[in-house]
Amino acid sequence: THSSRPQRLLRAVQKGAVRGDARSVVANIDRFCHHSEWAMNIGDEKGAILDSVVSEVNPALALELGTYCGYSTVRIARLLPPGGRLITLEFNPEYAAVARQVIEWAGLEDSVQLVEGGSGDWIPQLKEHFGVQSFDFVFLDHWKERYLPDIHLLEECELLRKGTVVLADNVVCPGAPDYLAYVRNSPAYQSSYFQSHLEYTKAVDGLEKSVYLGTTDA
Ligand SMILES: O=C(NCCO)c1cc(-c2ccc(F)cc2)cc(O)c1O
Ligand SMILES: [Mg+2]
Repeated sequence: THSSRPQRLLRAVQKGAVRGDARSVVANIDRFCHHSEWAMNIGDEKGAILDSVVSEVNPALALELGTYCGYSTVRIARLLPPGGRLITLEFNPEYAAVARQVIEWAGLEDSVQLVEGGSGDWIPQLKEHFGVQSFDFVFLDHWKERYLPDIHLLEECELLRKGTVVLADNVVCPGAPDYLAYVRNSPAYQSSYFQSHLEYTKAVDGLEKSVYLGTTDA
């Protein structure tokens, strides 16, 4: 009964990171992924771009689709303003179990709500379940083929407002071509691309930042 990679990543955090210190949790995951085992966290290079966008938006309410082990969850939550909240959705129960413990080790459990389940099922329930009106910031990092259906769902559920910033990971590798074509061609978005590299590798990847402009409806 061998451990899984997320479990080994969690053990590296519990062994090397200072409890309550989000920066050291991030640093220890990056060290583990650079020196022990690659894992699909956004990583340090793209993570710095994520940090700069989150700091610029300064979101009171943020949404993350795709928690995995909680690395980007911690990066985002540590930058929230006082009273700021992050809701993060994860479909895989094993990832969710590890992420809860990583978020706790970072001391950020009070500003993060982790929801276990599918984005397609949960997005329509966010308003009534969490008393959410609209998000200031959305980070897409889940199944790449869900980016497009889920951005449409967020629009239909009126969870985006004029100025909401949507940041998407992996628009080159593994890629989300249909999503990219949509946000780059839709008049409802002002989109820009940040070239970077796939976490912990030299392969090209990038983030797409799309500002929602609202609909043209009267
Ligand atoms: O599937 C992904 N996320 C959703 C599941 O949690 C994901 C995959 C990869 C990746 C994998 C395999 C490879 F060869 C290249 C890239 C990278 C990422 O940043 C990701 O977010
Ligand atoms: Mg990713």
